[in-house]
Order: sequence, then structure tokens, then C-alpha cells
Amino acid sequence: MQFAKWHGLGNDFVIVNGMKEVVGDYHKQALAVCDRNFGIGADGLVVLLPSEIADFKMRIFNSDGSEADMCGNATRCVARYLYENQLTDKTVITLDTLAGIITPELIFENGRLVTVKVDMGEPKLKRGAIPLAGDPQEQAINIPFLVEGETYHITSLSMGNPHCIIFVDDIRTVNLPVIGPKIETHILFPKKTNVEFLQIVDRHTIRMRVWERGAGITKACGTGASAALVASVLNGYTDRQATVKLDGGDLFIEWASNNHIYKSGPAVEVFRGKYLL
Ligand SMILES: N[C@@H](CCC[C@H](N)C(=O)O)C(=O)O
Repeated sequence: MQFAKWHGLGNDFVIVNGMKEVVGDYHKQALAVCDRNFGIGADGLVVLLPSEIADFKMRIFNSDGSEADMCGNATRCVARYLYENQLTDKTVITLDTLAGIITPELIFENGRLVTVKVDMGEPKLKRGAIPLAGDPQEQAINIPFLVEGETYHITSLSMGNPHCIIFVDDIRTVNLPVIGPKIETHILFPKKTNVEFLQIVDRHTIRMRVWERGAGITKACGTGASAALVASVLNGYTDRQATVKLDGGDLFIEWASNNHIYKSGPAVEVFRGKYLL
């Protein structure tokens, strides 16, 4: 199987052109290729396929083999991968994902690619859409949430995938490997959740650490950074444009007046090769 390894701020993916390669059982392959000792090593496996409703279909599998609805960082990598491998000559590309059509745009300055911007669509705030247990029509903004005897205040929303956000004074003090999986698998999130801890620096700057559903601690999460801005605006902490500072680098996020979230950041190829199935 031919593959390429890419990352967006250190959130890394094995990308396979499923229009050329027969990948087999995607779930099993994700587990195998993402293994950092016995495989290529990545946070996720991305398979590109033909689509009847968009330019391409993007399927994304977490390193534990589960399928995710959407992935912001992979979207940027895929856009550049498609363009640089001449699979498209478009600079605005539509991707058919389980979360709907997502539109990345390659931005050039003086002929050089400087960033990939993604229209991430609209955030979904109702509990039923996240999904989070409780009244499906209600929102979950700064609500008490009990985890093994300790109460946290969470804001939860969907960016096509579920996110649970907690504001803290200092993200360095959070014991993410312990608390992350407890919230990820909490019974009130029937499809599990991604977990983000945020520290507000000022009205345009947020620090964030993430525990991803199905992948654990990662260096960055694009849907998570988007959810972080939405949660920060809803709680009155930031304006509608902010830089989200992650372990792997910075993402610029905007909640525009059309209610869509726009996310800008880099996409980098690491290497390519052949993987023996
Ligand atoms: N890293 C991603 C999100 C990947 C999917 C996530 N783990 C899930 O299961 O929802 C991003 O950049 O958005």
C-alpha cells in the first residue's frame, strides 16, 4: 500500500489514496498503521475516495480503529496532498465527510502556499446534536458535570464531532492522561467525546491542551480549536477571532457572521513510502 505521512501542527496522519489502493478493513488498518512501534505511527488514518456530492470523500479513522466524523487538521493536509499530487487543480476543494461537506482553501502568496484555510461549517450547540444526555433541545454552556466525585464546569458542542470544554487557570496543571479518558468515556456522552482544557490569555488568545477521542493526547486538534473558540465566545471570554495556542503550534480561528467557523494553519508532508499489508 502506498501512503504519505502528513501533519498539521504535529497532529499526524497516514494518507492513502483509496481510489488507487485497496486498503481492506479500514478499522484494522488504522490500528496497524497508526501504531508508533509496529506500524508507521500516526494519530489517524485518512482514506480518500470518490464522492458523488463533492470533489472527494474523506474518511478518517482514529489510532484506536474507530471512525471519526470529521478532522480539522487532516482536512488541511488532504487539501494540500490532493493539490500537490495533481489529483485536482482546484484551490478550493469540497470534501464529503460524515459531518457533511467541508471546504478547505489553499492560500498562496507570490506563488507560495502560505496556509490552508478551512470552512468548518456551523457549530451545533444542542445536546441532541452533540450528542450529550439530557434535554436534546437544550444547550450545555458552563454546566456542572460530575466525574468520579469531582465537579467540573463544562461547555459542550459539536463541530461535526463531539467536544467537551473546560476552562482552567493554568493548563499545565491538568493531569490530562488521567482526567482525559474519564471524560472521553463518560456515560453522559453516548458517542464518547474529545476533551479540551482551555486557559484564556486575553480576548484574542487561548491556550489549549487536548485529549482526543480514540487517539489520546495529540499535539493539536482542528475541530477542538474551533470548538474552543465557540465555547470561549459563548462564555464571554473572547471575541469572535482568536489564536488558539496548542502544544504543536498556533491555529487562527474565526466565528464569522454567517455562523461558520473558519480555521487557518499549516499542512506539512513528512514522508511517503510503501507499507506492506
Ligand atoms: N485531530 C482531529 C480530530 C480527529 C477525530 C477525533 N479524534 C474524533 O474522534 O472526533 C482534528 O484536527 O479535528
